[in-house]
Amino acid sequence: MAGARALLRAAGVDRNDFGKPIVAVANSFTEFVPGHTHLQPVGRIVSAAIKEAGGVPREFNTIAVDDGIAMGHGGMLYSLPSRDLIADSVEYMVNAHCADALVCVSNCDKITPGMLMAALRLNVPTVFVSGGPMEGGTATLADGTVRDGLHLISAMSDAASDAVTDEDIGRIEEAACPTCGSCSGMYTANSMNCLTEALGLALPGNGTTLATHTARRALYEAAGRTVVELAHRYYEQDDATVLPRAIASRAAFDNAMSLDIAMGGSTNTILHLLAAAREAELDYTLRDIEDRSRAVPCLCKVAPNGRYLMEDVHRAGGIPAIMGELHRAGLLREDVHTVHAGSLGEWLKTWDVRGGSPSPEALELFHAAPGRVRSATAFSQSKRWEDLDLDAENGCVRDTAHAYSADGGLAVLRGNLSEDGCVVKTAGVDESILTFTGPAVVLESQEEAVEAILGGRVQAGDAVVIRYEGPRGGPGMQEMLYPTAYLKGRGLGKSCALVTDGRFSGGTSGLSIGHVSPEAAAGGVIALVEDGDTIVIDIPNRSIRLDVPRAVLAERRARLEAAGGYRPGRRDRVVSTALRAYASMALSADKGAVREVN
Ligand SMILES: CC(C)(O)[C@@H](O)C(=O)O
Ligand SMILES: [Mg+2]
Repeated sequence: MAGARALLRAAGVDRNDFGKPIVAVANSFTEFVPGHTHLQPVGRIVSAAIKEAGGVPREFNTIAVDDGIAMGHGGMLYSLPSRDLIADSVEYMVNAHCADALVCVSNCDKITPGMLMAALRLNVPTVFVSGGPMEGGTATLADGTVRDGLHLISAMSDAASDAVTDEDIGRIEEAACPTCGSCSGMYTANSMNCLTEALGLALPGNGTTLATHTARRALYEAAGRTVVELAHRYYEQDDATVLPRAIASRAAFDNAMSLDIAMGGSTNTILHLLAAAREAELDYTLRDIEDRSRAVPCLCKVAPNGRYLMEDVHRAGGIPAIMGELHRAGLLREDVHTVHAGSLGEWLKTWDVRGGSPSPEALELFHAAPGRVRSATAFSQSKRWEDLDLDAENGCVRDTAHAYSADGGLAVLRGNLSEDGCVVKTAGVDESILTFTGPAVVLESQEEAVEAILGGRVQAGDAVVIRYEGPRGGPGMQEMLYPTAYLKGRGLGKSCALVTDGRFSGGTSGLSIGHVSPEAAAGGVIALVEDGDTIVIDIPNRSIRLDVPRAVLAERRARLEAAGGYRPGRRDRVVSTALRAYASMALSADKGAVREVN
């Protein structure tokens, strides 16, 4: 391999470096995405720490799509397929150059799951470190009213509301996203980064420490040191417990899902966790998630489900504090370990600030506060909270005795309308519509749905059905954030249901039921719904039903198949070759919308 060594020498590798572990640093820096715009120096910091610890860092970049910017137009078709592209590109770089270990510098929606899929596919020692969440915003409105706790969705739904003036919409838009970082609520990016922390593949505090805070530097440095330590343990001491598949075991998946359900995370987490499980060759299905959702209560309501933001979750002790509450209630599996701790006991003893003996490092980390100064750079502020939020009764993170609801924040529904299952974020559903019966208004694309909602075609009590937006049908399973935000903005958020084979943003709340499987393009019953059909939703009993006799559905199916099959009736959409390649292989959402290649 003299040729390979000669080329590595030309790339800056020293003769003394040969024999040290080569660590690939997959950095997702891009100036397009606020969650990633500050990551350029981060890759260098991680690399310097790897070098210092005795490894050979080799940094490369992945793509990153900003769902919020791609939202509401054809760009959104690329979002979910980009996940699988990212997984492939990490695999390509690691395997092509025979890297021994991996650090994943991720942040937004598809990047963390794409990298998670790659880590579980490659199964080399891996540490995840993300870019951290955005701070909340504050706007002074034209009449002098101060609105704080603003976030991306405030701008989106206020823009559709007749009650907010154009001037105030402008002020809210300017203030909603004040810093770099992943959007400040419990949206998909933060949900996935919290989940990766709970899986044990990231360091404590990774999911909640703000992007702007100087405290993140220590996380980046520790990620670099840790991966080298893991590589030594695996390659020199034959310790296979450090590998991603040993850490992200079935028990760890259960714990991560329990954390997610307790926080009412984005419904996308279900899709991504199923995809990650397939990469790990774990038999982890929607049924397992259903089981957790019945056992785990909702302990925390972050935007869009409630008024808190990620900065508040951090002040309350972050992910270890929520896991501590779940553990005290006997809801976590003990047979897990992480990249940083040999057992759940050691992990929580050191990092749970509510658990009795947190380390001084943990106490210091969770005091990291927002700077409240506009900034697009990492380490631009080092504000501290004066005290932590340890109120388990009414604070941001509650104990199980004071849970928002005994049932968790996510649920899986089944019935003739979705035989393979669909998902709903119950944490964001008003109690008054946990059960719902209403007539269907059938729309064959997201665009048509937006027109129908803004044009007044959708009335209170309707069940808005948006179909042919699944993984294959869209293709790419777009997020229906605008339809849900517009329903809210039009005052219909608590009186309408929305049912789709597409998916939602983490910013979506309301009776929004997605991932309907099988999707319309795969011949699911959702393709047979007609305007005015009655749809019956019963979240407490986990069911969703189309109240149309079986014989009528069979007739409709025969008619549809005779007319050419499962295709949208009205649609003018340009679908590129790249997207058609994904569509040709994509499985339904209940299988994680992954590509099946035989
Ligand atoms: C733009 C958002 C809010 O980040 C969305 O993409 C999500 O899924 O949460
Ligand atoms: Mg998204």
